[in-house]
Amino acid sequence: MTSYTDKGEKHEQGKFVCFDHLTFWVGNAKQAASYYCTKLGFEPLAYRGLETGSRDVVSHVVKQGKIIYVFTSALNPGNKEMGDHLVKHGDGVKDVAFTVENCDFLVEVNADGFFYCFISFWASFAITTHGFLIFLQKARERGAIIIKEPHVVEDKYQRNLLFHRFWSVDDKQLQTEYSALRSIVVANYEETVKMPINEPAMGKRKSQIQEYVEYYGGAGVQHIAMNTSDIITAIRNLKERGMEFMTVPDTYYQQLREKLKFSKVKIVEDLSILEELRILVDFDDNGYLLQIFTKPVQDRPTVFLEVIQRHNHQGFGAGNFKSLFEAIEADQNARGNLTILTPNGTSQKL
Ligand SMILES: O=C(O)C(=O)Cc1ccc(O)cc1
Ligand SMILES: [Fe+2]
Repeated sequence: MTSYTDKGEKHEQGKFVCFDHLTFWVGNAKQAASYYCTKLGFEPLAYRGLETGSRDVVSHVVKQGKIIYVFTSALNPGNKEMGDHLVKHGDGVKDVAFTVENCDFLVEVNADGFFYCFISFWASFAITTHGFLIFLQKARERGAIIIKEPHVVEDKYQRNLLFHRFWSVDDKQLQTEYSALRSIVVANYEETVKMPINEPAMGKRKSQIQEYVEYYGGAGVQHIAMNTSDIITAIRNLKERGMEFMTVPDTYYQQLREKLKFSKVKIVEDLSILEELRILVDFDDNGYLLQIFTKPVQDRPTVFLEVIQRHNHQGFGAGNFKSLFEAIEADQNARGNLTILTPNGTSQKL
């Protein structure tokens, strides 16, 4: 892992304040919004639809604290744009909106159409919530799968959004027996908006990142991290409401206890409660983070959610990647997708 201190140039205009909201395009916005209310404790915030004079699209907006999600669906048969999106991607995040200062300036800087073309789901400047990933579009060239380097996407963020590299991890540092991952996290100057850009790296089997790319039909938001100041209460409530999470084996907590004996950091929370709830811990000498990941929140193995609590630690849980990815790979195997990769880039079932 590498952390970076150079925040780049401080720009006088076009400051990014925070995430504002996420917009999901889904088949049935009413039911999708209801899932977030009943299973995650969100509350209805706004609605547009036939009753409000919106003849073509319906949106249900839900809110929890500062987190705002918009679920949008087409109302009429033959809506080609939304229909094609749904056929290709399934339910997913269409738009990530940021709250900014001086929107006009940013639109001018981005006149080359980055927002509208390069990453098609990225469409507005308004915006919200936090950790999610952008995957890289794979391109097939002469039979081989070519994955655009993360730095291509990173460059776009640096040039167009005035973001800088915040953190990174490469595939040599991060692999399970089967798969590997490269991750570059970009952030705004104030580091209030952070976005990991992840890509699959060559491993023995199809990586979970590649599984996402194939089922989503390209690059997109893979997971959304929601920050909390009390993860224990949050996860107790979510589990009670029937939310399903990825779980790591008992050995994870045995190893964690051993590692903590040699660490300067003191975990305030009761480790046995964290263990009971299967909350993951990552730390360095100065602080730690607590995090947990849900199972995919739709039938396609694409978008999932993360709940995270930080205690003076700005990492992304690299110390948990191996255990977490092994848990994800077990589910991937159950889906018949932990396939062996052959040298020419195709994959075959076991
Ligand atoms: O990079 C992040 O934001 C993480 O929280 C770590 C991570 C990366 C990839 C995954 O499939 C699951 C978790
Ligand atoms: Fe994350």
